Amino acid sequence: MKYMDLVRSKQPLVICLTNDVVKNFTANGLIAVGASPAMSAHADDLKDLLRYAGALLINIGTADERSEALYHAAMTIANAYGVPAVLDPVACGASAFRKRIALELLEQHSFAVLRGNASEVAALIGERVQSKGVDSQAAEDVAAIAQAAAKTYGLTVAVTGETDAVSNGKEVCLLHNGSAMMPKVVGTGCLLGAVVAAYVGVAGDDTYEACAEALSMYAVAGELAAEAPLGHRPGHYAVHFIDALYTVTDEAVRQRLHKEVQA
Ligand SMILES: Nc1ncnc2c1ncn2[C@@H]1O[C@H](COP(=O)(O)OP(=O)(O)O)[C@@H](O)[C@H]1O
Ligand SMILES: Cc1ncsc1CCOP(=O)(O)O
Ligand SMILES: [Mg+2]
Repeated sequence: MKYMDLVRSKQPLVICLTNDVVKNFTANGLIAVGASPAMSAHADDLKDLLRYAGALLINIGTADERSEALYHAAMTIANAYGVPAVLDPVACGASAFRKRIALELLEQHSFAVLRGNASEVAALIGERVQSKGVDSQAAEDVAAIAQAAAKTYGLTVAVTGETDAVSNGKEVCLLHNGSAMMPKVVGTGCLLGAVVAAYVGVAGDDTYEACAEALSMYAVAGELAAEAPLGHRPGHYAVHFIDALYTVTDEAVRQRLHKEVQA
């Protein structure tokens, strides 16, 4: 787990433009994996902060006119500075407003990674997986959705759920880890986007491997948290999950990982 150690030793600054529901959980989760979070809300501020940043996260979960303009300003700066960016298109499968924002961001800027659940990523390639909001129904072929989106937008795509799929348009891998408790705590998807940003931020051009590694570590931490005392209750689970992100070892990930690489 090359990038787990690198994040812990380099502590990359991850600038997060994220939704109002998950800001605190995201900041604590980033610290737990070894990264350094900073939330920001103004383009002038971003011009300075992004100079020192390892990566940028754009999460559209509570987008409004002001934040939409800020996403574009941040992406213009990040692309100019060469800072890799992750897009989390929260609930874009359930709202035309969100879908338009996500599509315009993907069309006008260069992202390193798109991270969403099956409903969200499917919506961005003109397919439909049922969703009422921020959650998704399970999709039959997450690998196909990830690969099609990666080809369409020319980036690495992570489609998450009971099984996660990661693709760079050529290769696809499936990760059969995680816990059914993860969707019982709000923000586990959003924090994952930030953690992917941290891993990609220390990985140079190795975006696909870093993204797959981030998802592997994260899902195994999800399993460890569920096995901790009272880990089957959501309140305890949330605390155990942050602890597991902090304590999870290379060895635990290698022992538990159920990864399937497709040609
Ligand atoms: N039923 C499940 N079983 C195992 N892991 C899951 C399950 N649902 C989600 N996860 C994990 O939870 C994390 C967040 O993914 P997801 O719930 O798809 O995000 P979102 O909250 O954006 O919909 C991922 O690491 C994913 O693997
Ligand atoms: C509930 C909610 N509403 C808008 S953003 C958000 C958080 C979604 O977080 P996650 O998808 O990580 O559970
Ligand atoms: Mg989400």
